[in-house]
Amino acid sequence: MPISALLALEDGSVFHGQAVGATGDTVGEVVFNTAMTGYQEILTDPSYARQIVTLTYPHIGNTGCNAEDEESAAVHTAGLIVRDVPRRASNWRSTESLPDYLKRHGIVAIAGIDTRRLTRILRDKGALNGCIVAGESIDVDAALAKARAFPGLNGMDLAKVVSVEQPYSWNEGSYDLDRTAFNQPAKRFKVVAYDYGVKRNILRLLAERGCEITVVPAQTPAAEVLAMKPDGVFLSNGPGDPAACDYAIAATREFLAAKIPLFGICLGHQIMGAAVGAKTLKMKFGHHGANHPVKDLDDGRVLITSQNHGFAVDAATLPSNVRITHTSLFDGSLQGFALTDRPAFCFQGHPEASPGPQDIGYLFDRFAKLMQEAR
Ligand SMILES: NC(=O)CC[C@H](N)C(=O)O
Repeated sequence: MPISALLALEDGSVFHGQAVGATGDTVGEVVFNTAMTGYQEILTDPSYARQIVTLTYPHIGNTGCNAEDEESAAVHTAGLIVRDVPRRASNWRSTESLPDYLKRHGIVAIAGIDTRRLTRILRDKGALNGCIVAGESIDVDAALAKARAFPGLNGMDLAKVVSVEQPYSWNEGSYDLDRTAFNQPAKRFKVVAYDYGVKRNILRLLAERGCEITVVPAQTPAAEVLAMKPDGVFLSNGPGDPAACDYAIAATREFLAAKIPLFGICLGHQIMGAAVGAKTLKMKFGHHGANHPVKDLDDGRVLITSQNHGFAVDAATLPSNVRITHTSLFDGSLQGFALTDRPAFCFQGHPEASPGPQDIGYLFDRFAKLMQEAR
């Protein structure tokens, strides 16, 4: 007999399904992701802390899980919602089924619900707080109360929660499928990467461009980083509300003043926005997927990108020394900017993909070029 599970949303919506992960309950902001592949990368992306993810693609788990596709050392999503998990996983790299993986990580997950209905609710009303309960006896009213008691992500500083405790070095490049091993590229630049919840593929793509990386905790003071005399500083992706990361905004102002090459992705982009004086805002249901068209305003190209954000920098509040480089073709929102008087730029989406297309991977080359020019 399958174990039953329930999803309750703060608006009173209730969905009955089956447990496909750990038993127990979990709360968080429910968001939908439209990527057709990459559930393991999504589960381990620290930017999803305190978020319950529903995947709109109906069959999740087909290719199982493996040790190489982890984007961090833990599962960070608060829970998972899917339409259907296949009875058998099949892939030459698979070492574990998705339900076994979820159980091993203690992640509560529900399958067998109408994820199209759920996604329409989230599109109409915006991201909603929710609760998944999985187990033998389920109290619907208690689940609704838990969903409504979740405070929401506004004002929540989670970067320092998911960050590392101690600095560490990272030198590993991309995974080579033919050799079934990670590359060990030669080093040209010293880079300090702030870990606000960094995804491993960002570090891998920096390493591929010759970066010898020191990853530092989110609250490391700028002076400590500048004393390491890096060629460039990287600001990572991460969970929560960028406006709450006052320490990161303050450090970024110091890096801008020092005119050191600076590159930010997602939360790092939002922090750079806040550091130059722009406002950040909460979006209705955000961007979470692997098929989002973005326009590069420098050359007019349209790139298909990976996205995962619920906050955004308000382009109308950017100062005059900012040049907008990228915009979303879904809703016109800001996707990237560069400073006109500093070697600094950033991107809202995910040039590292994992999962998703690699159209915009050239931004890593741009960072390497900035560091080369600064020498
Ligand atoms: N992927 C990220 O870095 C997300 C940034 C931020 N937490 C947001 O939701 O907008």
